[in-house]
Amino acid sequence: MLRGHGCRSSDATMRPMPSRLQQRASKRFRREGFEIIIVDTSGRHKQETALFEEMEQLDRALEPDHIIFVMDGSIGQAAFDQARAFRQRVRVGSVILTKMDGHARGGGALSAVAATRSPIIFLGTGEHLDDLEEFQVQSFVGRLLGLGDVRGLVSTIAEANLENPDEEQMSRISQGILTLRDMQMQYTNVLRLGPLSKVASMMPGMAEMLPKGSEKEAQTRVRNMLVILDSMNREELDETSSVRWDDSRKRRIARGSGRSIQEVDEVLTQYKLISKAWSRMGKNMKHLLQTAHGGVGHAGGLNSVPNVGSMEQHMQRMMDPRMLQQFGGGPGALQRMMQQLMSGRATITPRR
Ligand SMILES: Nc1nc2c(ncn2[C@@H]2O[C@H](COP(=O)(O)OP(=O)(O)OP(=O)(O)O)[C@@H](O)[C@H]2O)c(=O)[nH]1
Repeated sequence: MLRGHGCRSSDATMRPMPSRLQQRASKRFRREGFEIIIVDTSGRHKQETALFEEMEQLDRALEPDHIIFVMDGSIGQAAFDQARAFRQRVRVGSVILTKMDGHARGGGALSAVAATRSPIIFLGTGEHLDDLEEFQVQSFVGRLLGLGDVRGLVSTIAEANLENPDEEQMSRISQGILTLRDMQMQYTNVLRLGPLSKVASMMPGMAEMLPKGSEKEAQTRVRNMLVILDSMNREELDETSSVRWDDSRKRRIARGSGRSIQEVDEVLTQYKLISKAWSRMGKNMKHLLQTAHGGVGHAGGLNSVPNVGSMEQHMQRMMDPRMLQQFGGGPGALQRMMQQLMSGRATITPRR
């Protein structure tokens, strides 16, 4: 991997131009039989004219087979102008979106796709190499709309051989009805699966629920919640909504878990918030779970995603209107863009 760090065009008289250096290095690597040569430039944005010129020089000197535009997913709508500026200067072939483990939902991703007319190939969801995930349209759209990524979640659980919901649980959850036992299972799995923020982003309502602060603090808090849940009896866990949550019950649970009544209350508040988020999803959830079980890939097409009308409204709100012009404008533009995004085709080709 080569990097263009610290080599600005203004230094040209002092040092060799980055494009010359890269050209020489690339020739040598080819001679030595390397099949893949990755040239990683330093980060830049469109206001940095000299760096954009340098990028063009590199492009001309190296004639790369493929150019990947790597974008921070949290920059939001500014993504459109940045992505378009790159596309105007070099032949962007695909997009990698990073920092998708944070609060970014990826409205900016739609902008980048529209502006570069290139597909997203990977999402960065953490700081390590194995945090680069292959882009899956359905999971992405689910997260984008705050529906979570049930497909991703189910397959991650299956792969990790964690606690899986049984038939009864599955059918109940798919109708948006959640008990404390389901929440207990979720938290247990979340802890087993690794970084909380990443797994939580797959669950509707969970990302907002997670304690703020460092990963360690968040893990400790989830562990404390699990201790409280472990002190509950069968009725409380399975028939949560019909239980009377009076003070003596809470006191018993607090004593059993060695935590305070206030913390027991916090668990119940979390439960209310999470179960509300799940019940809001209702039918959408059922459909997504079916899709996850059916193992349908991202070629399901527009019809495979429910409630297209409300999705359109959501998406319209998070989009820069200029993006729609990339898809021919007019009333059908958003639909065309969504169809293309969900069609699983390798490239998004705007209608002219
Ligand atoms: N949480 C999270 N952190 C990330 C992600 N991608 C990169 N980072 C972190 O962001 C910081 C910058 O990442 P780099 O890969 O050096 O970014 P860059 O654009 O190549 O930086 P320059 O080339 O130096 O301009 C590092 O601390 C990475 O660990 C991601 O998807 N999620």
